[in-house]
Amino acid sequence: MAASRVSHLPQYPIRQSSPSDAGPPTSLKAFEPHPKRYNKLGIRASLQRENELNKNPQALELQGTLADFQSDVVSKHLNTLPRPLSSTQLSGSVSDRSRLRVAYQGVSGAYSESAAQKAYPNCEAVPCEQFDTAFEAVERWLVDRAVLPIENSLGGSIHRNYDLLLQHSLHIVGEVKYAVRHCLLANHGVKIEDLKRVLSHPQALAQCENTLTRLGLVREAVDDTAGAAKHVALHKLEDAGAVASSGAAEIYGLNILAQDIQDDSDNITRFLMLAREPIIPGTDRAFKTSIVFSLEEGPGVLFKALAVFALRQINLTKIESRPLRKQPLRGSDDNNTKYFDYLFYVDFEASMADQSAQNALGHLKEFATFLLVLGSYPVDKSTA
Ligand SMILES: O=C(O)C(=O)C[C@]1(C(=O)O)C=C[C@@H](O)C=C1
Repeated sequence: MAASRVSHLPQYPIRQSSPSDAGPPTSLKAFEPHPKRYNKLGIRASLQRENELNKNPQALELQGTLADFQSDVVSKHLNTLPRPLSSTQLSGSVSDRSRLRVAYQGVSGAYSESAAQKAYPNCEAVPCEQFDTAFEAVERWLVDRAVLPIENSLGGSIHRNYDLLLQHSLHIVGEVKYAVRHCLLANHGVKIEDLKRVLSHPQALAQCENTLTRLGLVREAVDDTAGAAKHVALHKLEDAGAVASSGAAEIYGLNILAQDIQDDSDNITRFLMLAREPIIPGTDRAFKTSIVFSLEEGPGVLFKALAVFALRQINLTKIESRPLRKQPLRGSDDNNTKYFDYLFYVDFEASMADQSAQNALGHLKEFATFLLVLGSYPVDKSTA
C-alpha cells in the first residue's frame, strides 16, 4: 500500500494537541533551559569564512583615513552585535530568559530580524547561520520561537523552508507579512559606476532582477542580505555593493546608493512563526490552516483533493508542490521506479476549530497517502 511508502513521515493527524501559544503578540512562557544543553561554544563557520576571504586578493583595500576610520568604527560596532548561532553552537549556553527569544536566519539587519520584531515586539531576536539552525534552536529549547521566510510576492516560495517544515517537528503558530524595501549599498566614496558585482541573498537578488540587469552587475549569492552588507563593509570592497535594508546600511556603516530597487514597489515577504507546541485554533478571528499531503497517482487525483475544500466553500490561499525525497516510489515493486512523486503544501482560510475544516480533512484523509496539519493560526491582515 502507498501508505507504507511514506511510513517514515509523521502520521496524520498529529500536532493538534497541548496548545500553548496564543499567537502574536504573545507573553513569555516559562521555558527553563536544560542545563546540559548550554555549555560550550564552537568555532563559527562564518568567521572562518571571513578569515579566508580576508586572504582573498580581490578584496580591495580602500585608501585614506576616512575609510580606515569607518572600518574601525564598523569593526568596533560589529563586536557589540549578537553573533549568529551555528549548528555547532546549538549546545551552547543561553542568557537570561526575561524576554521571548526568537531565532531568525541571518545577521543583525536582516529582514528576518525585522519580521521577528514585528511578530513579537520586544523579543530578543537571535541570529542563526542557517535555516536548519533556527529550527534546531527551537527544538533544543535554546529559543522559544523561530521566524522564517516562506514566500515572497516577487520571488515566490522559499523552498528550503517548505522542506524543513517536514524534516523538523515544529508547529506553525502564526504568520507575519513584511514589506521588503531593498537598497543598493556600498562603501563611502564608491559610486554606482565603480560597481562590478553585487552580493545578497538569492531571494533579494531575484527581487531586484530588473535594476541589477540594467546596471550590468554580476550577482553573488550569500546567506542573507545583512551578511552581504557586513561583508562589503568589513572587506572595504570597492568593486562590490550589497542589496540589503537601510537598517543594514546604518549598522554596517555603508552608503545608500539607491533606494527601493525591487522590481515592484509592493514587495512583501510572508514569514511563519514556529514553536514546539501548537496553538489552540480559534473561531473568534480569521484563521488559516497549513497542511501537507501526498496522493496516489492517477487522473484527476489532485483535482479531487482540492475539491474537498471547494465543496465546503473553503478558500485556498497557497499551494506548493515539492518532490517527495528518498522514497521507494510508486512502481518500485515491479522495478519501475519513478522519481517524481510530490508533496502538496496547501494553506486554506479556515480554523481547525471549524467543522467544515475538520470535514474537509476527514474527506481528504480517505484517499491521501499521507496528511499532516502543520498549524492553524491567525491570519496576518496587516498590509506589511
Ligand atoms: O536575507 C535576509 O535579510 C532575509 O531575511 C532573508 C530573505 C528571504 O529569505 O526571503 C527575507 C526577506 C527578503 O525576501 C529577502 C531575503
